[in-house]
Amino acid sequence: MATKSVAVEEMCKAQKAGGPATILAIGTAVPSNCYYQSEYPDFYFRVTKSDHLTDLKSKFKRMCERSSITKRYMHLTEEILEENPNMCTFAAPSIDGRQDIVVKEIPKLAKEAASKAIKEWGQPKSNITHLVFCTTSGVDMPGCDYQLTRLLGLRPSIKRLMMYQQGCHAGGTGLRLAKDLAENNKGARVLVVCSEMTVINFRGPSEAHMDSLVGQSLFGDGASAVIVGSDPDLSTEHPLYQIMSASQIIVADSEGAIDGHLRQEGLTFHLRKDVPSLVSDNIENTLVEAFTPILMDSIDSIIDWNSIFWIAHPGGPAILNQVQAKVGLKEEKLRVSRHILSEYGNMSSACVFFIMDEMRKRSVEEGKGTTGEGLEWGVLFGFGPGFTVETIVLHSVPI
Ligand SMILES: CC(=O)CC(=O)SCCNC(=O)CCNC(=O)[C@H](O)C(C)(C)COP(=O)(O)OP(=O)(O)OC[C@H]1O[C@@H](n2cnc3c(N)ncnc32)[C@H](O)[C@@H]1OP(=O)(O)O
Repeated sequence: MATKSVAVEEMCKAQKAGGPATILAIGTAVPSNCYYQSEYPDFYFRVTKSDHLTDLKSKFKRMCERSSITKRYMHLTEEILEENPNMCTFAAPSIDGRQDIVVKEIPKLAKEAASKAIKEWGQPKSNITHLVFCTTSGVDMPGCDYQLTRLLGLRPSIKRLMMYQQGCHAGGTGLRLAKDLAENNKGARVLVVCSEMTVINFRGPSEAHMDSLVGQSLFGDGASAVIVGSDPDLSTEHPLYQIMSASQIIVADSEGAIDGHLRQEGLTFHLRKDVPSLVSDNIENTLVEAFTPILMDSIDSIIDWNSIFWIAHPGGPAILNQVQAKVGLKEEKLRVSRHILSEYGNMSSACVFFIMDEMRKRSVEEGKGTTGEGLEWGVLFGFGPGFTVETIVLHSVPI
């Protein structure tokens, strides 16, 4: 009996990887159709036939000006919106038209990002063992995970997980799952993909729903992908970041802070005004909780949050400003998050991998010693519906 249980323990141990889950490649993609934020209020009020709402238009103009966004990419064009006039009202039945687009286009955009990640990784795609797919843009059966497997020609025995409707924190959730999959399955290579489109929540303005209008000023389309695995083969694979810990919490007294509901009129978006303060009030506790288990005694040395690199979901400028002020961050700490917000808008779950990609590229270009702007430790921080926070502690690698 004793011999048997030792054998079982050994078998379990042999199935696990030895080292931490590691990000081995990153890819990103956006649709070709680009909207400049300075021109967007005119486009938006014209296409939604709302030019007569002059006060609302000037409010929207101000929001766009203060959004710190330069441009956004969207699959939606004026022609598509003319063909689907119900998408342009605030709440007319339009889910079928939206679903017809996203069911096809979300996996296609995901394929573009994933193909870039696979190319950078440089290994046969048949070596991908697991797929985690995140989107808040529509639902379908079989899901986007199935469609992407077919589009990329991944092996039919790939182990898939589809995460619908997780909102902006799903990039962090995907990494958290990838860490568990990679560390508990020796040799696993996990493809994590986030793909989002405003097709599902684009709608006309309403004076009674300013939170919806805030969403219309911020959201953009984008897809991003990473490949995660433990114990990289250093002769062929190139580590970018190690994933050292991952946690998720529901913030106290935050019910209804960020909600979305899939209805006949598409995905509605609800945002409490206090979201920026909810994020900033909770960030320090979340950071201490995430770093304490891995750094233990040396946590005091890191308590200056300027000594780590930051990959923060850029929900909106008000959020980044309040986080920066609350934690006492120097201006440069959130510069990459701000850059991605400026260049692409809020692409929901896809944002954090765009930021990670930009950070490792800049670190090389600027001659830094590590992929984390020359620093050793960093945090990836995502928040979304609930109000839910994902915190991932990252360890950079030398360049
Ligand atoms: C989807 C997910 O899962 C995760 C996400 O990322 S959710 C998105 C999170 N993003 C945010 O919370 C956005 C935070 N807000 C901002 O960054 C800025 O408000 C902004 C850039 C959008 C606009 O800048 P601004 O014009 O200076 O903001 P502000 O003056 O506060 O708001 C403009 C108007 O909208 C109103 N408003 C703003 N947020 C509102 C809300 N959530 N609900 C209702 N009204 C709101 C304000 O009251 C104001 O109206 P008045 O002019 O009548 O006072």
